[in-house]
Amino acid sequence: MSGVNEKKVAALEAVKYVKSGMKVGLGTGSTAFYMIQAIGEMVKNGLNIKAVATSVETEKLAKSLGIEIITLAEAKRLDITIDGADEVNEEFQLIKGGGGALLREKIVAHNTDLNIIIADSSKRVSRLGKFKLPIETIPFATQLIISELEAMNLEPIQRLKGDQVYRTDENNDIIDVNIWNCDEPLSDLEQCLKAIPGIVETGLFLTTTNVVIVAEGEKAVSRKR
Ligand SMILES: O=C[C@H](O)[C@H](O)[C@H](O)COP(=O)(O)O
Repeated sequence: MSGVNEKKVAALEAVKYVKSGMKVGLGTGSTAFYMIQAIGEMVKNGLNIKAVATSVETEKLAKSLGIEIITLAEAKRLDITIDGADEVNEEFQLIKGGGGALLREKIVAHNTDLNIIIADSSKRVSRLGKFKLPIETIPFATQLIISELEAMNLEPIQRLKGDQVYRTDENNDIIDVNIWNCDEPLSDLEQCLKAIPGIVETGLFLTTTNVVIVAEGEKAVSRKR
């Protein structure tokens, strides 16, 4: 539906899950932006939460809106995390990391009781992989990992920012790979990638998601695992 901001529609549905007293994980990206703004409004109206940010960008935005940020170590465990995704399939599996925040996002998701993914309708796919899979690597190993990924026919491309190498919040590199032609199960691919020394994390989120909220025009459609 033209003119409808589906990212905002999904975000506004997701923040209904956030209640006073909760410890909340805040995702990163243009969809998460609307969720953080909405939580900022709720905080102004008396909502009492503590939040953990999945990126420097999210932390800055949340603080500017008066949301209290604590470290993951202080939180220990989060009640709920709301985050975006680059692709989501029918099995609640995701590709994330288009914005480079996959490492902190995966750590936060792993330490959360209820993970909610919010997305506009363009993110819903029957098969993951049209979006290139981001892989975070230690700079010391990046060039050798690229050669290894080339040998696996994954068409690796090191992410750049302008004419500079892109660096994550953890000061690592990102390599984007093409998994569209991979025949093996995604869990095998994930295991295989994580077994390469120097690969810190991949943007495949296969098991952590509990709820997916996809906006279809003005309607937010929720699916629970
Ligand atoms: O690294 C970035 C995150 O994984 C984002 O949640 C993901 O890229 C989706 O971002 P957006 O909502 O901007 O499409």
